[in-house]
Amino acid sequence: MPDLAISTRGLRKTYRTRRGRTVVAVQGLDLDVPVGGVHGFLGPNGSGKTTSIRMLLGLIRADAGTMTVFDRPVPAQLPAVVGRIGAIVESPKFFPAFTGRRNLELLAGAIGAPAQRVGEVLEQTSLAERGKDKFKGYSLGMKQRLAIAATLLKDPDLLIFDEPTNGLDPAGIREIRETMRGLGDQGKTVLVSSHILAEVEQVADTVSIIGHGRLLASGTVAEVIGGGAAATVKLGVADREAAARVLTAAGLAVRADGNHLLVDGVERPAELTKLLADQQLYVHELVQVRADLESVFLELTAGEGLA
Ligand SMILES: Nc1ncnc2c1ncn2[C@@H]1O[C@H](COP(=O)(O)OP(=O)(O)OP(=O)(O)O)[C@@H](O)[C@H]1O
Repeated sequence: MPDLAISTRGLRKTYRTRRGRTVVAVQGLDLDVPVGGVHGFLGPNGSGKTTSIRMLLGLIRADAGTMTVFDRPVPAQLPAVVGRIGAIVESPKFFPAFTGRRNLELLAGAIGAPAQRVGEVLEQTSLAERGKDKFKGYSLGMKQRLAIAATLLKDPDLLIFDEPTNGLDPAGIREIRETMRGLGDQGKTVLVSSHILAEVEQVADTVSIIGHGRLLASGTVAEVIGGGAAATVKLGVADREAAARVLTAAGLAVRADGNHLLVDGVERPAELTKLLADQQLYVHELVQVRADLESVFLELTAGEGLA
C-alpha cells in the first residue's frame, strides 16, 4: 500500500433542499489518493466531487464516514495539516487593477508567506513574464494560473483543484495541464476533479471514477483502462463465420463489427493469426483497438446523468 495523501472510508453527505427533498450527494465514498503525482477525481456533473472536496477541507460536515489527510483524521486534526494543503474550490478574488505580482504580494503578506515565494510561484505557473501586467488584462487561463500560484505561496504538499479548467479555451486547458504535471513531477500530490476525462487522462498518474457519490473504479490510468496487457483486436478475415467459430471454440469472446470481427481480451494477437491459419483461415488485417479512459468512463457512469 503506497503512502496516502488522502483516504476516505464510508464518506456520506445528504443535503436537504428548501422543498424538503433529500439529496444523497455522497454515499459511502472510499477514496485513496497516493502521495506524489497527479490524481484525477472523475465523475459526471452532480456525482459528488465538489461535496467530497468540501468535506475534506472542513468546509462542510460529513454525515458519516472517516477521512484522513497525510494520515491525520480530519476534520478533527485539520489544523495540523491545513498548512500542507493548497486548494482552489471557488474562483479566488483578485484586484483587477493590480498586477498579478502585486496581488500575490498582498496575499503572501496576509498569509505570512515569505515575499520571495511570489517570484518562485510566478515562475512555477509560467507567469514570470506577465507578472507586471494588470490582472484585468489576463486571459482566463492566466487568471486560473494566478489562482494556482496563490495556492502555491505556502509551498503545500497537497494541491486540490476542483474543475480548474472550467470555461477555459484549449490553450488555457493545456497551460493548466502542464502546470499540474510540473507540480506532480516535483513530488507534490495534485488532486484534480473533472467531468471531462480527456483533460485529465493525459496528465493523471492515477484516477478515481465516481458516480452517484460512490467509487466506481480506481487505479493507474492503465489499470482502469483494462490492465494494458489484454486488448480488443479488430480482425479482417474472408470467412468471418468460420473464423468466429474457431476463435469461440478457443475460448475467446468474438463479436461482429461490420466487415470485421472484434475479439476481446487478447493478450498475444499473433496467436490469433496462428490459430486461424492452422484452419486455413488467413487474416488480412489485424488492428489493436485500445480502449481509452473516455469509453471506460462512459461505460461505468452509464445512466448517471452525464451532462
Ligand atoms: N447545497 C446543496 N443543497 C442541496 N443539494 C446540493 C447542494 N450542493 C450539492 N447538491 C447536490 O448534491 C449532488 C452532488 O453535487 P456536487 O456539486 O458535489 O457534485 P459534483 O460532482 O461536484 O458536480 P459538479 O461538477 O456539477 O459540481 C448534486 O445532486 C447536487 O445537486
